[in-house]
Amino acid sequence: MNVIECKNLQKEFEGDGTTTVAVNNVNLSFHKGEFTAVIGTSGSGKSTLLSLIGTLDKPSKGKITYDNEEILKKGKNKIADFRFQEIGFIFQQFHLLPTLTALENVLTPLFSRKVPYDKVERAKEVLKQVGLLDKMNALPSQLSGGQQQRVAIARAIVHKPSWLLADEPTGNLDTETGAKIYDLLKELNEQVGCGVLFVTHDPVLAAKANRIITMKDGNVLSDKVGATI
Ligand SMILES: Nc1ncnc2c1ncn2[C@@H]1O[C@H](COP(=O)(O)OP(=O)(O)OP(=O)(O)O)[C@@H](O)[C@H]1O
Repeated sequence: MNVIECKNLQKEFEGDGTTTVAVNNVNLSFHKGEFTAVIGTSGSGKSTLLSLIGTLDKPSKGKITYDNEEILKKGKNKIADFRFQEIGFIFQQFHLLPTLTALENVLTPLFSRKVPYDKVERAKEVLKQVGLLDKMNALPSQLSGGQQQRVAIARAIVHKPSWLLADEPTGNLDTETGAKIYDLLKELNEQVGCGVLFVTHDPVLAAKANRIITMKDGNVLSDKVGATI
């Protein structure tokens, strides 16, 4: 997938007689291989924007096109297939299954999917990529926070998505471990060519991205070229 376009994108939440406009008339394009940081105060709409782009939620108004195709107009199964083919997610809470080993956790997206490669070999390959092949038989409880996030990253890339959507992936990690996770995402972006959309509260990490989008109250406040271009 080469281009994601958000056109007049709007997401509203109703509750207690009030309406919250989480994403307000956002127009943005993302191009293949970009590494973009999204920053903004708490409640500014960053996670909502990521969920919409990741097809986890539907907009109230406006649309998102993926290479000019409006995927959200399709049925549930088609949307799930699209997500499997194109998108990997990483979250602040690693969301690993506690009773599965690192290797088994990485394999979970491939369960019940037909793929043209050996699943276990592929899972080992990505664990090696994130530097954790020696921990493949460990349970999440036997891993540090940084290592658990590496497993989560391996799981996010095992199905070879063209985009990685990361919602505060360093939020639960100390500064040094967070910087290493950031570097790993940058490395994957450069080596595998995955586009990365990276939500963070950390201005130091955001400043290292190719592009920095700042959100406020659901609006895009600024969209700037980052330091590394
Ligand atoms: N499911 C929901 N129901 C009702 N309101 C919601 C829901 N999800 C988000 N909101 C509201 O939408 C706004 C944007 O929330 P969002 O989580 O996208 O912000 P954020 O920038 O990611 O915040 P944070 O940095 O704290 O994670 C907030 O006012 C939030 O309360």
